[in-house]
Amino acid sequence: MKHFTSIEDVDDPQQLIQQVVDLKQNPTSSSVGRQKTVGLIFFNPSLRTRLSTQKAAQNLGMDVIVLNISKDSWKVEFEDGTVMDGISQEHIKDTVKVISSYCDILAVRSFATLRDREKDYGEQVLNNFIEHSSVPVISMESATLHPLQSLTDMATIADIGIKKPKVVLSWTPHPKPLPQAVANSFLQWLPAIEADITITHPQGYELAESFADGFMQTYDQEEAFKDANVIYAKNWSSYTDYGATPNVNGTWTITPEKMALTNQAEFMHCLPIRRNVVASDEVIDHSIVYQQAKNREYAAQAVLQNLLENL
Ligand SMILES: NCCC[C@H](NC(=O)CCC(=O)O)C(=O)O
Ligand SMILES: NC(=O)OP(=O)(O)O
Repeated sequence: MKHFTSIEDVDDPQQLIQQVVDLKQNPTSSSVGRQKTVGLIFFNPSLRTRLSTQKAAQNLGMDVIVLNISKDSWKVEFEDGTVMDGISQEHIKDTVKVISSYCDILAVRSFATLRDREKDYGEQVLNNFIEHSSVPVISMESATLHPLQSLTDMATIADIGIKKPKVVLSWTPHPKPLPQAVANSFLQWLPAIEADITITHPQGYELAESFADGFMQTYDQEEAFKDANVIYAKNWSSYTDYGATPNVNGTWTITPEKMALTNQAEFMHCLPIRRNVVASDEVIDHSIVYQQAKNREYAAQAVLQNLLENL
């Protein structure tokens, strides 16, 4: 594995998922990271990704540098050939070349802007990191994908121990427009575990065909929930009317009544979660979201370990 920015970077996804499950049972410490430094670069806020990746790096003996680039550093210019006489102070190529010179692995979080679909789906920021970094790059959520979350989610579902579970990705309400990254990435990884997959969302919230094609899709949330073993809740804004939040008929908040339609399904969410908007308190309080969040540590550890062993 050269980078970790999508499932396509992973030679054997099943093996990596199993490695996460094994680390959870037996988090043996390897010191493969001694004398190595990982840089965690955040263009957006984070709680789990920041802390779990930091903890995973420390478990492997690594040193960690964290930079909240939007708050603490110079304003970055992303366009090539620009005359930089405006507010941007440093070009991304200079930023990345310099940061990577201090690190053995670089990790970056850069959300979708939700303004320009072509730019977001072209992964301008992530691709600049890959192009200009002298060391491997990990995505800590890019404009279109969140592979550390998805690897975690696959290991969490595998750990439930149901053979070929029915997994439902359900759109849920949210007070502000959110990226499609978590949902896209979840769908990209699901075929790596044996699962029966259904996507449910209101009209207007269809995901990009490149991620959703081939899966069962329905506008009827209650129908989708029947016989489900896992409900994976997530909000996303419109892909077709990019970044918009078209009006929705009916209520999509996940309640105990809706969970009762399932086959005693586990409720999952990547967090942070807006309580009583995405799902009711009762659903969240009886869910596996904290095990899921804890698994972020093992997923990050498996990824770092693989990259370190290939340095
Ligand atoms: N990292 C996991 C989710 C991150 C992000 N959620 C958020 O921005 C939620 C913010 C809020 O609730 O206002 C997303 O959906 O991609
Ligand atoms: N799930 C997740 O990525 O959480 P943070 O945004 O808090 O890192």
